[in-house]
Amino acid sequence: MSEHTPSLTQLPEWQVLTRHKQQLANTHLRELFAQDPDRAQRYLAEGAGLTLDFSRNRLTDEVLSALTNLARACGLEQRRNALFDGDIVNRTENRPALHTALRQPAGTEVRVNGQNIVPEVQATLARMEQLVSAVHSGQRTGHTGKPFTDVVSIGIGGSFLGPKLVVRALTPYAQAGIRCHFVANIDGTDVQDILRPLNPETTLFLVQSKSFRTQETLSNSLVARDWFLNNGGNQRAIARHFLAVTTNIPEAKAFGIDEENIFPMWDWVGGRYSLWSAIGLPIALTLGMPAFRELLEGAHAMDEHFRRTPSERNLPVIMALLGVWNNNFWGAETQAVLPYDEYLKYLPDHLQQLDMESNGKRVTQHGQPVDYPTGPVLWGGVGANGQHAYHQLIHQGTRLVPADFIMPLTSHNPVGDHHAILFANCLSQARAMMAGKTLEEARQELLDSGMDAMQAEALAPHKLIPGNQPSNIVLMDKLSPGRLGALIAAYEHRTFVQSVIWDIDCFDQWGVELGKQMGNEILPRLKGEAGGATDSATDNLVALFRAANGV
Ligand SMILES: O=P(O)(O)OC[C@H]1O[C@H](O)[C@H](O)[C@@H](O)[C@@H]1O
Repeated sequence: MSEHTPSLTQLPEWQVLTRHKQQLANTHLRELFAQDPDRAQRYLAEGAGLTLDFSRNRLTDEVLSALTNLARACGLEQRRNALFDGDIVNRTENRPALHTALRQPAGTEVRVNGQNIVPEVQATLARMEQLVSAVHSGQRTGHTGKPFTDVVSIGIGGSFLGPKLVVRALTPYAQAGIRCHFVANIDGTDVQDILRPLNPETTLFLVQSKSFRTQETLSNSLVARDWFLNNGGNQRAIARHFLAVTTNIPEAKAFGIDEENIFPMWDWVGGRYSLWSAIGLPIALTLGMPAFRELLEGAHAMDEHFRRTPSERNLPVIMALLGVWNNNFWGAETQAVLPYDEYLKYLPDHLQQLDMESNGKRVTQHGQPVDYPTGPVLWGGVGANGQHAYHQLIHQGTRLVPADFIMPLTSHNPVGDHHAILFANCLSQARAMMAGKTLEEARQELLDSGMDAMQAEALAPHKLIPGNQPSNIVLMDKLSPGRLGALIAAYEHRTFVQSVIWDIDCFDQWGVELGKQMGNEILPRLKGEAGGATDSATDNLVALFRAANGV
């Protein structure tokens, strides 16, 4: 949409949806299931080995088709083509966003400024492969000739969350012998805790920073380098132990990393979409290159599904449209992500950056303020643990909380009835959110348990569960590299589709800059290197910090 087209909320397709919402306002999900016994079969989408069950949404066939009409009116098809074709989709930074090119098969073409970038991507994969096989075979060792046992990845944000998610999620595929650690935070505890038990002779460091300007990463890398030098290392040995992944080769070299140990990143890959690039080295070093390539293949299969499947059956498009439906028409302000798999523990963390940094925007692509809500607050954690913590609020709080359940059908660690119990918990939570419990049911249950009528009357309102909470279930046969690749790519595309509807730039992140700027002004004051005043609240705490630290 440009300045010349009507605002999103003025589109006829939007107004049709507003009317559908009014018509459905008093219809409970229970009724939708009762009236429409086939909905569970109809509201299933399959793509790249994933199955999306979206039947537990406040959805009818009319709503689904109105949502897909809205996507069409917002130019989804053109915008999707522009994304895959390498057009400037990140307008404020004047760049394409070609994470999809990172998982394109060899021999295909994606052009940036007239040049096919696929060969460069493939050449980088080949370099990664050489490194991984040299490390795994023991051909590349530490400076005293011992094989590497530990990899420390130093990076933050997009140079951290994706690799950390994948390394943990694919633990069963890990190659014996390499342990992977992640240092991100500018809190001495993080880096010190990680380094303390390690042997510098057998530790390989990856400095992961697209810009090579990130304060946390550079500071932690200096600590790691000093630790290495102070524990038997020497300047020459740095070349064997420190690698970098970055677009900023001069800065990486200035840090002391040999050019041949620098892996490229490209401006056309956003940080939060970069795990598929050499930023994925922690993954490749831990799991081996075949698993890394399977991850890419899974993501590519999802790219193809997203590109070629009609909206009504398109898994990420449906997820995106349901998010818009819940968010903009029903007032949900949050989105829960609830993986029922211990290995997916870090999925919500990764999706938080992916979604909230992408779609936490308040102006359209053309700089006009939006008059509708954009990205929701995304949060979550593994089930069944969350059931004993925050699910209470979902069941009986006052907010609408749409949830995505994610569930592999089989377990990598079958033991007793655990997996069946886990699955039962996932299904029962989705069902409880959908059906709830009426006052009458609550009262009857209490009476049946032998409670007297007055007590039952008093307690029943506390046991009422309204239900009618929308949820999706994403299923897969098992959590394999390919399925994980497809899952992460599905969320990338879901985020993108929502940005198309909301007409915002999902590939920039200007909002994170102000805090960095202010931090650079406050730091010299904390260290006593600069005077001056900020505001009384900041000044008070600067004084407290200086007193506590003897500055
Ligand atoms: O990879 P880097 O350049 O070090 O950036 C690391 C991260 O920091 C930035 O502040 C952005 O918020 C993130 O999108 C980015 O992933």
